[in-house]
Amino acid sequence: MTSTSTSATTAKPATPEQVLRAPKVALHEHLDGGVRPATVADIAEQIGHELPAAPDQLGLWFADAASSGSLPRYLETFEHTVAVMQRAEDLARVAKESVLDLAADGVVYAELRWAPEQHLAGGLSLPETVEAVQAGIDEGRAEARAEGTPIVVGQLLTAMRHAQHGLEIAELVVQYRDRGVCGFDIAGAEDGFPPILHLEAFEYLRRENAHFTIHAGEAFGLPSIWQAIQRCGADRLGHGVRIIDDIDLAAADGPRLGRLASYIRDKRIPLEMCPSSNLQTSAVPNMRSVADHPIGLLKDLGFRVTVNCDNRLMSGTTMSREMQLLVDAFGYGTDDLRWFTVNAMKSAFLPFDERLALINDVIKPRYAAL
Ligand SMILES: O=c1[nH]cnc2c1ncn2[C@H]1C[C@H](O)[C@@H](CO)O1
Ligand SMILES: [Zn+2]
Repeated sequence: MTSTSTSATTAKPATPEQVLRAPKVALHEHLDGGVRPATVADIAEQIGHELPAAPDQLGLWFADAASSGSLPRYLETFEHTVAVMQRAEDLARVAKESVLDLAADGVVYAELRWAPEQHLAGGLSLPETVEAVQAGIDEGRAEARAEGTPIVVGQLLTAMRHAQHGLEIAELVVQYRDRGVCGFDIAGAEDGFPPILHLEAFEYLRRENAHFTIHAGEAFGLPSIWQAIQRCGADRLGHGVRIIDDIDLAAADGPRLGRLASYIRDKRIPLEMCPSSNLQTSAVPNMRSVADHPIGLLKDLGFRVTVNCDNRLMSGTTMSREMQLLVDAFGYGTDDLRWFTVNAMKSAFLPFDERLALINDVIKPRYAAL
C-alpha cells in the first residue's frame, strides 16, 4: 500500500488562457455525443425527424435531459443524434465537424467512438458507415491542418452491450485497422449487461492483436471492472470510476488499495475519466460537484488517469472546460494538466513511435511554451 499526499504538483493553478492553449488528448469521445446542436436541427429538418426542442434551445435540452442522475435516461437522449446520422453525407458531416471542433479546442489527438450497428436505418452497410465517417475525418483533418491546428484522429468502433453484434463489429475493426480504425469498445447500459456477454469479440480481437477499451465501473461496480480486465482483457477502462469501491479511505495509514485496485494501478491500466458526464449520471454516490469526483484521489494515488468529455453535446462541455473544472476544483497547474495529457497519449491506440513523436514533438514543447 502506498499513499501520496499532494493534490496539485505546482503551486499556481493554470489560467483559463493556458487551459485553452494547452495541447489536449481525447481518448473517450462519442461521435454521436458530440454533434453540434445546429447540425442536429439542420439534418432533422431535412429528414423530417421531430426534435424535442426548438433549434436555439436544443443544446440546453440535451444537457438538461442528460442530467437525470441515471445512465439509461442519459442514453435516451442519443435517439435524436443517432436519428440524424443515418445517411453517408450526415455521418461524414458530423465526423468532420467533430474533428474541427476538437482541433479548435487544442486537441492534438482524438479517438472518436460510435456504434456502426446504430447507423443502418438509411440502408448503409456496416463498411459503408465506417467509410463515411472516415471520409469526414479525413476532410476535417485536412481543413484543421490548413488552419494551423493539426490533429491526429482514429475511429473506435463500439458494439452496443445489450445487442448481439460484438463479434461482427470486432471483425469490422480488424478489417479497417489500416484504414483509420484503431480499436473497439462496448457501450450502453452497464447494469444487466456485463462485459462477459461479448467475450467472443474480445477473444477474437486478442487473437488478432487488436486493441480495445470497455465502458466499465460507470453504472456498475467492481464485478464489471474485474470482468473487463481479468476475463475480457481490456487495454483501458471507459470511466472505471467505481474502482474507488476497492480503496479503503478509512484506513489509519492512508488510502489502502484492494487487490483489483492495486492490479489496475500496478499494470498502469488507463482510466478514461469523464468528470461532467459522471456527475450527470451519478456514477458515484454523493457527488455534488467535480471537487467530489474521485479523479483527484486517483491522481494522487498514481493511477494512470486521463481526462475526457465522453459526450460534448450531452454535457455541454469541451476538453478545455473539463480541464478548467479540474483546475477550479483541485488547483491544478500546467504540470498537472500535462501529466494527464501525457498519460492519455501514452495510452492511445496508436503505434508506439507515433505516440512518442506526439509527446516529444507536440505536447511537451507546447506545454513548455504556455
Ligand atoms: O458514458 C457512456 N456510457 C455508456 N454508453 C454510452 C456513454 N456515452 C454514450 N454511450 C452510448 C450511446 C451511444 O449511442 C453509443 C455509441 O457512441 O454509446
Ligand atoms: Zn462513454
